Amino acid sequence: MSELVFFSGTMDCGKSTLALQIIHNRTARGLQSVIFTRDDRAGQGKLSSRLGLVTEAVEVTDAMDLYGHLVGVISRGGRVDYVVVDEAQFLAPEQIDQLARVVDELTLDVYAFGITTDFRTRLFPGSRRLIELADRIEALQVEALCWCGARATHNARTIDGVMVVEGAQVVVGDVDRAAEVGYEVLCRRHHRRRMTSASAAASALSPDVLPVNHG
Ligand SMILES: Nc1ncnc2c1ncn2[C@@H]1O[C@H](COP(=O)(O)OP(=O)(O)O)[C@@H](O)[C@H]1O
Ligand SMILES: Cc1cn([C@H]2C[C@H](O)[C@@H](COP(=O)(O)O)O2)c(=O)[nH]c1=O
Repeated sequence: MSELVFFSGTMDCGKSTLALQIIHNRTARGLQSVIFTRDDRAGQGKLSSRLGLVTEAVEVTDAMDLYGHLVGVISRGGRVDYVVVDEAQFLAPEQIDQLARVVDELTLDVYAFGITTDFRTRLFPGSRRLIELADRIEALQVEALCWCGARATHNARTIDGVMVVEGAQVVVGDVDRAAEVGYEVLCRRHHRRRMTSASAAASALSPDVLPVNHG
């Protein structure tokens, strides 16, 4: 039975790496995929991992009908054994419905990879629809860690190194505190307290109690 599987997690937890491994293992057995992505950091039409691997992909646009695209490929004589979607959080809910139709009517497995929540801890619309429709939701085995050592469950956005909780939902970027707009993965406790590794280090340096001058 074909499945719609949502591999979800925070940023930087290995989703794209796993997508590339799934593609590699199936390619080695002669299976062919259509790979969709949207707004990968490496550029249009790319699926890239921080481990340095990258593969070509079909860039999803607002107007694209993913079911129609696959029917087009197959009707032109193309072979499709399964479908991979990276950065699935950026897809419209209607496009997730199209992926469910691909599973049910074209009987293809669809493996979707994406982050569930944005920097404000709110679900992305595409991820919400995946949670609603997926046959299975899988957490990545290698968890990303907060600076405190706890499992990272949330994504923080920083602007000029300072954590923010307001702004546009979509800003393509990396886990890079040096960038103007960067991201950092945190546990819920430290996301709630807006405590990034930089602000934790700064508060560790400033004494809680000011020295008393007896002089
Ligand atoms: N230099 C490195 N050596 C080993 N592993 C690395 C290195 N750089 C990144 N990684 C691994 O790659 C993961 C990020 O993979 P990636 O597929 O890009 O994440 P995601 O798609 O979830 O954002 C990190 O969690 C880490 O496990
Ligand atoms: C939290 C958050 C992230 N993004 C962007 C930043 C990256 O371009 C992608 C996530 O990619 P990854 O491969 O999972 O690291 O999403 C965003 O636009 N808005 C956010 O709130």
